[in-house]
This record gives sequence, C-alpha cells and structure tokens, in this order.
Amino acid sequence: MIEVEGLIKRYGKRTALDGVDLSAKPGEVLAVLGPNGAGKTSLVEILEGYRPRDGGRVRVLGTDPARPTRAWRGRIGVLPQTTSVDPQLTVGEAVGLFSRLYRDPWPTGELLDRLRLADAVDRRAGVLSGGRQRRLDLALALAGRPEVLFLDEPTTGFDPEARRDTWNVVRDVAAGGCTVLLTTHYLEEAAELADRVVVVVGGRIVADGDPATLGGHLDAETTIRYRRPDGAPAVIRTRAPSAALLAVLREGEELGELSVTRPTLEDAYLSLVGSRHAA
Ligand SMILES: Nc1ncnc2c1ncn2[C@@H]1O[C@H](COP(=O)(O)OP(=O)(O)OP(=O)(O)O)[C@@H](O)[C@H]1O
Repeated sequence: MIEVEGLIKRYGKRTALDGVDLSAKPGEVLAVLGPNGAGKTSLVEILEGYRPRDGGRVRVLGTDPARPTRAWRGRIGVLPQTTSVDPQLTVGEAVGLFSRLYRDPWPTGELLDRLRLADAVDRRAGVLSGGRQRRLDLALALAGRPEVLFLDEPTTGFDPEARRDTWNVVRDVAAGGCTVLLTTHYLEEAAELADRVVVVVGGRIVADGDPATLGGHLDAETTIRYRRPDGAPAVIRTRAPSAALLAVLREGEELGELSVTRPTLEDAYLSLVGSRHAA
C-alpha cells in the first residue's frame, strides 16, 4: 500500500529527510513518531502528493504521489495538520460537498453519526469547538472510504473521551482493510493504535518495530516493585522476572503494593530520541 525507498527531501541546504525507507501492508496502522522538526510532516505530505521530493522511490497504492491522478486521489484520505474547511459551511454542507467528489462515498448521515457530529449538522464549521472541528476534518478524510488514510496529529487538543472515540473510528477503518499512517506526539496514541511504530530523528528512521518493544530497541528489563513488611520500598530490575518474583516469594515476605512493569513505548522512545540528541 505504501513503499518508500531512499527518500530524500531538502529545503535549500537543509536535509529534512535523509534516506527514509518505509512500507505498509493493507490494514496496517503505522505511527510515525519524532521530535519537532524531525521530518514527519515532510514525509507525510510527500506521500500525500502535496510536496515534491529530491530523491528516492515512493509509491502509494502503486502510484508515484509526485504524479497524482484524480482516480488515485479518490482512493486516499488526508487529515492535514491544520483544518482546511471553509468556516462558513455547515457541517452537513462540508461533508455533502466532499462526498460528491467520490464514486462510492460513506453516506453522510452514517458518517456524521460515527463521528458524533450528527447534532452539529446545521452548525457552521467556524463555530465548532477545536475537538469537533478536528472530527469534521476526519469525517472529510473518510468521506470517500479511502484505502490509505493519512492522519497528521489527529487528536491534538482532544479531551480523553473524544480521543478514545477517534481511536475507535480509526481501529474500525483499519479493521475494514484501510492502511493508516499517522503522526502523533502522544506515545499513548501510538501504543493504543499502531501495529508498527517508526521513530524519525533528524530526517532518519532510528527505529521501526512493534509498539511494545520498538522491535527490540529497548533494553527489555522488567521492574518489580513492592514494600517489605517493615515498609521499606524494594525495586528489582531483571530480565528474568518470573524467577526473581519466585525468589522473593520464597522468602515468605508479604509484598505490599506489588507491581511488575514492562518497559513502555515511552521508555523506548525517550531512550532512542535522547541518545540521538545527545550524540
Ligand atoms: N517549507 C519549508 N521550508 C524550509 N524548511 C522547512 C520547510 N518545511 C519544513 N522545513 C524544515 O524541515 C525540517 C522538518 O520539518 P517537518 O515539518 O517535516 O518536521 P515535523 O517532524 O513534522 O515537525 P513538527 O512535529 O514540529 O510538525 C525542519 O527543520 C523544518 O524547519
């Protein structure tokens, strides 16, 4: 669905993408993470056909986005980082207008229901709250039932409930076979949604793997924490958590506040980005 090899993007003397390789299969949800200025938006907008590249091979649904056709555009959905909806249009008008561009659109009423915007159908886009405006943007991205969906920071500024709602929509769309590529600053969002996480730092991919361990980039120690009977805290870091736990239990201790935690995506991300920044 997405194939990228040796992608280069320059702005004057500055190299924003420096030999990026990437691929995504049908129904896969891929999260692109990275600090500000890492090159995420450049990458996504090249794949969407909105920015030219300076080198490398790129195909989305078999087409080079540098030469987009109308038919190809009809098969991809785009949620840009900032809204592009005319603030004077009502929600119903905006979705209706977009739907007419596609051969087999998602029925407007159904789409608005799914995004919890049905009660706002007659409200102007410009007066919606930030979260609802973003959901309207998502409705427009989904209007054509895309095969590949690009989401640039889809839930920035959302409250937790709206974020969970949006995650469910994205999960449903992916379960229907749509490939989703999203950029996000929320590690929780990547951990919840993505089958694969790609970390970009300084225009290069520094890790590509599953969200639990980032493909083994993380030092996979487990932390066991508990309180001894005298109230003193104990912390054990180990690669063999079952054996360590058994050894403690054999001592006959009552383990207060026992917790066993695996490293999180955040740990992996921070260690990757931190070490690169320090380098
Ligand atoms: N139109 C442009 N002209 C010049 N430099 C640009 C342009 N767009 C991006 N850059 C530079 O290229 C680098 C990558 O920018 P890009 O917006 O792709 O990063 P990003 O990871 O999306 O950042 P953010 O998370 O802040 O959106 C940055 O150093 C940025 O300053």
